[in-house]
Amino acid sequence: MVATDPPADDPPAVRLEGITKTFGDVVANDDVDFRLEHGTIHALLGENGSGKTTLMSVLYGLYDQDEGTIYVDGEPRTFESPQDAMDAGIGMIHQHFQLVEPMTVLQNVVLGHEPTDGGLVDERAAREEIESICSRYGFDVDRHLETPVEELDLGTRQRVEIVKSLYRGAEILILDEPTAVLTPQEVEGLLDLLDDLRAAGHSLIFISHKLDEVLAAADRITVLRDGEAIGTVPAAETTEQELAEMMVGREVSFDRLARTATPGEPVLEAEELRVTGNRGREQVRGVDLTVREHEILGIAGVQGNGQTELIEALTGHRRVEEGTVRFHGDEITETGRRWRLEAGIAYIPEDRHTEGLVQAYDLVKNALLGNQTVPPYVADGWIDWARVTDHAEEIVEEFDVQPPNPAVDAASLSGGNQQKFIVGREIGHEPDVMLASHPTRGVDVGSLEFIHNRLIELRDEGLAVVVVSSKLDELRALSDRIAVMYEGEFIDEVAPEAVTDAELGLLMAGQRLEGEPSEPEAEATVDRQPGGDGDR
Ligand SMILES: Nc1ncnc2c1ncn2[C@@H]1O[C@H](COP(=O)(O)OP(=O)(O)OP(=O)(O)O)[C@@H](O)[C@H]1O
Repeated sequence: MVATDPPADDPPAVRLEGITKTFGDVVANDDVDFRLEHGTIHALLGENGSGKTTLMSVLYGLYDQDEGTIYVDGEPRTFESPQDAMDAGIGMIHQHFQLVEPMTVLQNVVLGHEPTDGGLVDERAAREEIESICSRYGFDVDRHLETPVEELDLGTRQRVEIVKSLYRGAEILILDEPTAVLTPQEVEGLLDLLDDLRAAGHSLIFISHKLDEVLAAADRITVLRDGEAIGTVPAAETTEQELAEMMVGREVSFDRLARTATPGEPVLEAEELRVTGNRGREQVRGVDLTVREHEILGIAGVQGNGQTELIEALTGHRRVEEGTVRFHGDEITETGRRWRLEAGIAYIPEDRHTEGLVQAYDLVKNALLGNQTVPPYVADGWIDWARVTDHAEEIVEEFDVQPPNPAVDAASLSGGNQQKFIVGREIGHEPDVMLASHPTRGVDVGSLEFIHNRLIELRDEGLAVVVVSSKLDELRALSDRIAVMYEGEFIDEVAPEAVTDAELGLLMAGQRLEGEPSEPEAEATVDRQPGGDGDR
């Protein structure tokens, strides 16, 4: 369904006029005009650091604009806090969910807005209101009302966030890269949900780097470049190519490097690996894995099926309960993360906020992370800051990190630029194995292409690479073979060109493909056990 153009005299749900926002010398938003029409989905596109999150943060009252006016339903508004924006009917779903993990879904949804009856929280009224929101839009969140949020998968947490905004009366919803953390099946569910919300009259803005999704879901698309609004186009009248060119301001090629994989000796092996998750349940249930020189092993799976714990066990970030890990043939099961990093096992972590970067450190200090004991950055117990600074500068330049200034704090980088910095630093360790969890999460198409090409180049140079991703197109573009993980086990291994997305989706849901033997013989497969604990 595509929304029709509104009558000219109908004020839009939101109008931003001449918004400018600077951080020191950086002009994050430069005189931006933007209109969100009622009952439409509007996508915001742009390269990393182009100003999308800043613009939405201004609209949501998180930042005060230097110049410009916000109009909601034609009325000029001043938002000094998110509470003011919420009072005007605006809700924002952030990339990093803002839920209190040990509290239940019900408690989270009503937090700060608890209905009361004679001074006491009226749980029944709260429950009824949430159930009515859920039934109106087909949410399943009401099935989990008593469940602590920490037990939910990311897709469900996201729906809880949306219900929370609707409970607070949001008519306008801003979603910051809502599909970045979702599996393909969950993405479809979310896009359907956005459709339903639009049909019910809500107006939605979503930020995304995925051009196909933007074209499928949005009515209109506004492109930002270097803080300026470059243009707004109807989704029905544009193409991925045109959008990419608007974003970067030049022609874009979607070519990929040719495949040249000829796998060599095994570099990293795991045998009968068993690993326990955060909540004490077994998350990896007897995995055998081999990754060789000159190859990229992709790991597909719905989030929460043990991929995170598997990678953490291989990098030494999580203890192995049973089984062995070997590196170049030698057992390393009991070694710690520092030993492994120095030995040549590099890691691009899933969560750049907690594991990848120290937000309050500048990029020079962040470039040292993992190199604290490694020559040439450290000699005779002293850190050679000049070398570390050079290293930070090299990362920033090679990976096009914006702003290109190693003296800035990690916290002042946009999400995608933080990711590029981590990838650059980890590749800089010159490892033998690269274990990459969601390596392009949050990065724009140009940088995604660059990171993919770098990983393929590393593979061609002889590295063994493991990539965990929820994006099937990423796994297809990179992997020489794809192992599918389900409930803690590798249930199958496939060649990327031999399966369709639908077949991969079925495997990820634990269903075997027709015509397959019941016990797969792939080396990445072991005994199956029923049941999973859903632990993350
Ligand atoms: N708190 C801050 N302090 C200093 N600079 C900032 C801050 N927040 C953002 N910036 C800068 O403002 C610019 C725009 O950043 P913003 O996060 O809005 O980009 P984005 O388009 O959302 O990027 P991404 O796609 O990577 O998330 C960037 O140059 C960024 O480094």
